Amino acid sequence: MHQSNSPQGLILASASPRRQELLSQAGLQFQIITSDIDEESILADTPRILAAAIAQAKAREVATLHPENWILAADTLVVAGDQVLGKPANPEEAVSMLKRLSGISHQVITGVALCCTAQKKLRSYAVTTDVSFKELTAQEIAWYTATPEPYDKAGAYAIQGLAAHFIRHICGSYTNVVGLPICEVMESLSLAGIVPSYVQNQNGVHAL
Ligand SMILES: Cc1cn([C@H]2C[C@H](O)[C@@H](COP(=O)(O)OP(=O)(O)OP(=O)(O)O)O2)c(=O)[nH]c1=O
Repeated sequence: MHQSNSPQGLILASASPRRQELLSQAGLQFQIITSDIDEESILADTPRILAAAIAQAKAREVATLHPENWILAADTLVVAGDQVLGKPANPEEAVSMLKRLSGISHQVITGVALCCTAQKKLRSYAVTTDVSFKELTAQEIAWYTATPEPYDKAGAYAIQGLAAHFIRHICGSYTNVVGLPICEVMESLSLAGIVPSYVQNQNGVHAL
């Protein structure tokens, strides 16, 4: 758990260990308070609008209990053609998602929301990365889906893990695929005035 000493500190509204790690690696201090929204109930015309709307719903839920804090939330979707791939519920679904991604290029969209109720501020947006998979053999898919890796990941793969075997090319932000576009998130935090001009404290981390 990453604790901030400031009462107006940053809260990451996410249970994703990847998001927690990315934000820590970016040098930020934050608390983690998870949201529990019904993602399926949110509808939108495009995957980018959907990702941003889900991120917004996650941030707003945590913001209701913590109106003084800045809340950061995100949602990652994998989009192949007109299909949005969520997290596979079982090995069969994981196999079918990987077959769908085999040999093609798809989009990973992460919606991000940053809000503070007390300051009446809410910003949300989506970042897209193109990811190209090589053609996968049945043996490769069987090997990968026998590992625990695909099961809590959108699209049934983790670029930061064993699925690196399969990825020929990416265009766009790598951290966006892992779950949080760090460059854009740092810009948003900076715009909100909550990362003070890249001033570091003696531990080399940003004081929030
Ligand atoms: C495509 C891809 C996704 N993922 C992960 C990031 C997210 O944790 C997950 C997408 O699910 P999300 O619903 O975006 O997030 P989550 O349920 O894990 O966490 P929370 O809603 O509490 O923030 O997939 C990877 O780790 N690597 C990848 O390469």
